[in-house]
Amino acid sequence: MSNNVIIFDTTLRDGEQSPGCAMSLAQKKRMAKALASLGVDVIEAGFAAASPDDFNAVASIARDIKGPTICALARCNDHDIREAGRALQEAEKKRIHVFIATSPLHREHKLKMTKEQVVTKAVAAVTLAKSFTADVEFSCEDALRTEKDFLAQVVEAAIAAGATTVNIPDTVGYTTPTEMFDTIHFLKTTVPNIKQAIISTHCHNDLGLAVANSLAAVEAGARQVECTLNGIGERAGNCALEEVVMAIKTRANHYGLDTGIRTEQILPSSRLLSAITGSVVPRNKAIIGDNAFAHASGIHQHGMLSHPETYEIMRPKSIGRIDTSLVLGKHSGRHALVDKIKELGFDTASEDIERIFADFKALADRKKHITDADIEALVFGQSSTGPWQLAQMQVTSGSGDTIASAAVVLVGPNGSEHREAATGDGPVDAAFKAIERAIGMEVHLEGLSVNSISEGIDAQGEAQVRVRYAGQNFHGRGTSTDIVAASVSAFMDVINRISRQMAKAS
Ligand SMILES: CC(=O)SCCNC(=O)CCNC(=O)[C@H](O)C(C)(C)COP(=O)(O)OP(=O)(O)OC[C@H]1O[C@@H](n2cnc3c(N)ncnc32)[C@H](O)[C@@H]1OP(=O)(O)O
Ligand SMILES: CC(C)C(=O)C(=O)O
Repeated sequence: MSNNVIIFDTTLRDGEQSPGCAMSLAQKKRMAKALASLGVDVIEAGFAAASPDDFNAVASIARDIKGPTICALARCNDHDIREAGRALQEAEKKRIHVFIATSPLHREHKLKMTKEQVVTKAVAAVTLAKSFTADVEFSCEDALRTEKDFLAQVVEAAIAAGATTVNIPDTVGYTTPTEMFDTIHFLKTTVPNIKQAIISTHCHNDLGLAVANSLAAVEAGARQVECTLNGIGERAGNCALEEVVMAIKTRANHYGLDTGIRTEQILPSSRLLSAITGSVVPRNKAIIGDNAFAHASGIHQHGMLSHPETYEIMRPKSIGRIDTSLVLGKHSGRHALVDKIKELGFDTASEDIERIFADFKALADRKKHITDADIEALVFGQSSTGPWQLAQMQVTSGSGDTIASAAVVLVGPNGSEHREAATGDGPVDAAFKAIERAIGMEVHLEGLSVNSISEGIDAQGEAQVRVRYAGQNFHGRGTSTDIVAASVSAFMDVINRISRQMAKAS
């Protein structure tokens, strides 16, 4: 038996069945291109008979995407199969995927067919599909709730009619890994012609078991896994491509198998899909979530600094992520803090570390995100937050005769609240004036610049403010996706630096 697992990607078909994940033709083509460079073996491009748009998407992908086999889904009826054949006409490598439900529930209540009628339909469908392409896949929808002997009968008939892949879907995500293993093992040992076809699996995630069930099928002898990027799909989704592929790769010592996926392209492809569908991947999602390679606790961070394999079973680069991140926060320890201080280019004497560490812990208890600027301030013996905090700000501005104004609420050193408003030459000027009034401090603005430090419509702006106060120059920095907010944050930074210096001097 081959040790290669065929990756059948159905992001564009079952994935698109996720509520809210509909894609335009251009988006599907962009995604298909990304899937081809990711190295999937089969792209299920759509259900050609579903609508003119679906037909065009399949036809266009079939014409333009080279490399993977392009597949179209069809019910077991002549019209669907002919539409699939027509849409796939120009494909370099094409597959028609026909399916019919086999479980008693679906037979009786949905299809209103007897077992014999289901078998007859399946055989006729495979036979017709074979007239368009040699590569025909047959799926027994709801296979895992089908009587085992009937399942074996349908699979045998479909193979005899020419199916080259037989797919055993857990359509409703009902099965367990052991049941899945037993079912595939049963088919392998019961169906006389099973060796003439590749056994495939297609698992849904209703109980969160889609990946586990797919891997169980593979262990029992399935050599094709149907999956989607980010695990999108009908209801709770499908087996996640990134998870099943990385499980096979990372546990090659267990499975002894491989896939043709270029795993370094997993994250870029996943991000493209999120951008196209607008569906955000949860931070803790395996492989592709923002936290998947982030370490926040001191003991883990120390381990990671000693040897990455202590707490990481895969390297971030293997899925296309630049690096691991050690997130500094309330759970961090001295090792991670010292590492960050060194990374920022400081050579801090060991006697200073205890003081910096104590200040760091106090700050981390108050602040969720510790930034490089915070660490810098701690090294310099300052707390970057306070004594003044901007609690609220509202600015108004417009074109023509509109007068820009700003209202601010600041919280002062003793927790006292200071409210002020001002008008100015634009919203930034108005906000600076309102802040000065609220604090009772007047500074001379020497310069303000705002630069983009990331790309795109939601780029982060970094503002730098230079002011003169009591004969000295001070400098502040702030970032935000909003340029007024970035400027105000830089101004608050400079005001706080001045206030801290004055407090030290008094
Ligand atoms: C488990 C899966 O993910 S299966 C794939 C799901 N994908 C889709 O459904 C694609 C989008 N679907 C559609 O656009 C539409 O459902 C269409 C165009 C395919 C069909 O629309 P309609 O003809 O109006 O039928 P509708 O969807 O309401 O009902 C399904 C019909 O197909 C029949 N049917 C369902 N599965 C199969 C099958 N595998 N083989 C043959 N007939 C089937 C049903 O019995 C029902 O028949 P009936 O109209 O004689 O009662
Ligand atoms: C068409 C089949 C493979 C399917 O999507 C399912 O059973 O979930």
